[in-house]
Amino acid sequence: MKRFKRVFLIVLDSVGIGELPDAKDYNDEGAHTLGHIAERMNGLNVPNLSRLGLGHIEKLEGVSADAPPEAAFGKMKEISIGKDTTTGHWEIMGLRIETPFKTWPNGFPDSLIKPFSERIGRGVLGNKPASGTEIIAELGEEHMRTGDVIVYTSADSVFQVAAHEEIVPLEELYEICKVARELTLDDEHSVVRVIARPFVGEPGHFTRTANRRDFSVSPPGKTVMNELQEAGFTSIAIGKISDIYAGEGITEALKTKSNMDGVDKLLETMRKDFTGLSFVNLVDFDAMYGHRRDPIGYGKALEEFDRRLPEILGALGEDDLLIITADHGNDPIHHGTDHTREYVPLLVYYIGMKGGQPLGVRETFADVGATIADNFQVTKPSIGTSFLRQITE
Ligand SMILES: O=P(O)(O)O[C@H]1O[C@H](CO)[C@@H](O)[C@H]1O
Ligand SMILES: [Mn+2]
Ligand SMILES: [Mn+2]
Repeated sequence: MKRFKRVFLIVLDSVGIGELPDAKDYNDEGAHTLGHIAERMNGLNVPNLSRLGLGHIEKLEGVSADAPPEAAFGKMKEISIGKDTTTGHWEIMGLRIETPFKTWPNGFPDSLIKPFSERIGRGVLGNKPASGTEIIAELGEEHMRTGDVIVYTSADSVFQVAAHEEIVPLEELYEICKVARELTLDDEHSVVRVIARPFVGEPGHFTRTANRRDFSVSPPGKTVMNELQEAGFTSIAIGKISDIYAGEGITEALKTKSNMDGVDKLLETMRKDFTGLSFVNLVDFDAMYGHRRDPIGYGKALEEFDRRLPEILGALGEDDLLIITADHGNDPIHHGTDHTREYVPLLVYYIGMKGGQPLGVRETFADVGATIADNFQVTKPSIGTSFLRQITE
């Protein structure tokens, strides 16, 4: 069986491909991120994803399925409970999350906000679930006047702190987040991620900056990345990946400013000689378009990614494997502004591949992690089935 020297894994953050059988439990019946975007775009212009086989996974407007797919293709179910980034990524690397992370639909209790405020020496505004852009529009001016920080949450297990970069210097904001991180490690007040959300601009025209930083709890067990690292392989994290796994199982982390910067950084790693994994998350799909319920912006971002795909494919060497998938859905025409419980697409490609193998409906995202573990012959996760043999024989 062929084995690969380098695996390049791309997570298109929130690019779901249709409701999961249990979508109803998440109030997500009918969600279809890619399908609805393709409809709103009157056809998605993604010739390179089409070439690989996107249209063979699911019929999508404008995405041709006439030619035989060049990549192995399929879609994957999430078996964990949840539809957040952390759950999705942890499952990809072999963990099954069965106890849902704590969420805070009514904001955080005084027993958390009081000590937080005392320790940071600033007041707290907001303290409710909100969209990040809306809450800075609502409270940004007051924040600038008082110096109080804006705290908000969402349907995810997150404690987000927004502050103007000229009112709260970035380093202070990160320190504030570290205080929040410390105070939210116990069961009573637990959150998975504390997120720094700096912004700039004048009232009425605030914009968030790329200085966002996530402070995640560590995964509850070993991931495939830990196994790779322990076995001496390289494990490169690009974009949010390092934050999502709290630095676990990562030998090198590269920060990114945007999807296109993420692609640039991925290409940089493709020019290096290493043995192991290079794993990138492209978060703009989710943060800039999915949560903002902007199907046209989302569609254009997909087309922009598609235009970079030939560079990625062109940079693949003889012993490289490319895997493209996602971590959950975020249907921009669905109600609310949160993620949606969906299948994620799976495209797997290498040079000289016979092509076209249908990988079917995979029972868990962890099939990706199991395949990577299988490839590098490290301990396989307790969930997930490798598709390495299927694509190489
Ligand atoms: O509305 P914004 O601030 O983008 O927040 C979104 O980003 C958070 C973290 O990914 C999610 O919890 C969601 O609420
Ligand atoms: Mn995500
Ligand atoms: Mn999100």
